[in-house]
Amino acid sequence: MTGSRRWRGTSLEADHSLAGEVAAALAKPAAQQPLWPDPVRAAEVVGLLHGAEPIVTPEETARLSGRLAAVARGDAFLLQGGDCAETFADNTEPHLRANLRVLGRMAAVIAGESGLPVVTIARMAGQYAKPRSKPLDALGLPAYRGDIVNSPESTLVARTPDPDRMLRAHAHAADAMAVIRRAGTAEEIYVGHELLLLDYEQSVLFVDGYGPRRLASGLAHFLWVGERTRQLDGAHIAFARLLANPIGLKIGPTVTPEQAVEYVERLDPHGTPGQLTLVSRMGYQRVREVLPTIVEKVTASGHEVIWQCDPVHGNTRISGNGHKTRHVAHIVDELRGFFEVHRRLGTHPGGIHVEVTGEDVTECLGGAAGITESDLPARYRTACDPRLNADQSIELSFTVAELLRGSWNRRWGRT
Ligand SMILES: O=C[C@H](O)[C@H](O)COP(=O)(O)O
Ligand SMILES: C=C(OP(=O)(O)O)C(=O)O
Ligand SMILES: [Mn+2]
Repeated sequence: MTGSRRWRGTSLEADHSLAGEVAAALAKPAAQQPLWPDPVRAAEVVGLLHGAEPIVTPEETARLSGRLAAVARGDAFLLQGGDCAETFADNTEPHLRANLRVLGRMAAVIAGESGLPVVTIARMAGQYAKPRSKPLDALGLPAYRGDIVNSPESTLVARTPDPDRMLRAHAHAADAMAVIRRAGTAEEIYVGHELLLLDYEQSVLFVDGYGPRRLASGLAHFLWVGERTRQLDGAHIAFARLLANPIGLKIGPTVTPEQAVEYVERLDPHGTPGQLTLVSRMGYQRVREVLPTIVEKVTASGHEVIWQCDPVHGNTRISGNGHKTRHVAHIVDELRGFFEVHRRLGTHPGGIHVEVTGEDVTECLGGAAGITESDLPARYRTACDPRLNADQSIELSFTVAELLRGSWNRRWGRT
């Protein structure tokens, strides 16, 4: 890694007005943040992280921005995927390589079968923070919020937020990135994670030298704001607006077309094709009803966003035997709905965002192997949401390729 705090030449600390903008963004209300029991230690850790090594280089991030502009224009497809929650225990070379391998195979299927180049972003090297629907679990303990905050075991000690975990997360992210670089994939894989834990995300920032004066995060190439932290006047949106990195925004079925346009104007202030990826996660029952007007209004705004489908987060349910799961049939149905909407409106169905692993887990129902509820306990290993296993992921990529081939051929007048 060539990077250091000095390798950009311009540190955030040297630019007082941008540092002021960061402070103003972070002063806004922030959802889903842990209450550190020792705020003094938390502040010390944030200070230590300010001197931490970057995980990615700005050159790589700028290259990704170029690739995403091609996606926004309809000339490429964005594949994003990986664990729901990376864990410190699973930050091993075999696990990372298995996930990289499945993403590589998915990309090869989609590119080979559709004829469109594929840009791949792994949920990797930093996907350690989780938003939760409830602050307490069924036992009344603080919810597990990802390894960067606390530990999943069902004890009060394990669930108490520990700021030192941010230092461990940074070290693990650096190790994971080293594995990715060593894996030396022919197509360089980019990394992204949810921009959630603001104490962590504010730490490794530089003044970007590649475009309008903004900040570059050194923690990932791509960052997205989640469904639970996208309050229009909240800290996450205000902070994401300052970044030069390409940004994703998850949008669920409660978002209105007017709000969608407002998000686009805030998060793509300079009108850069591909700067913003709108990640539609409507659920298979709502996508055909809710998405069309959003796409129409955003398209009319003139911003060239990437339309990406997350067909998993709107389709989560609890199985009869108590496992958080998803059915492949629902995932495929949401994808079909997403492609139908874009085909009807003449817009580019630009990508998918999925939770997958290269391992042979039994977390999602269905697929060619016909996983049933009674199969789930056999290899249910996720730390948070259920992931498609390797076979289910490859099967899904054939479906995506078939849908994409239909859209792509139509676009170019092929049969
Ligand atoms: O990926 C994230 C989950 O969907 C999110 O953490 C919510 O999960 P929960 O409903 O189990 O809290
Ligand atoms: C929490 C996630 O998604 P969403 O914000 O769409 O619920 C996620 O991607 O893991
Ligand atoms: Mn998830």
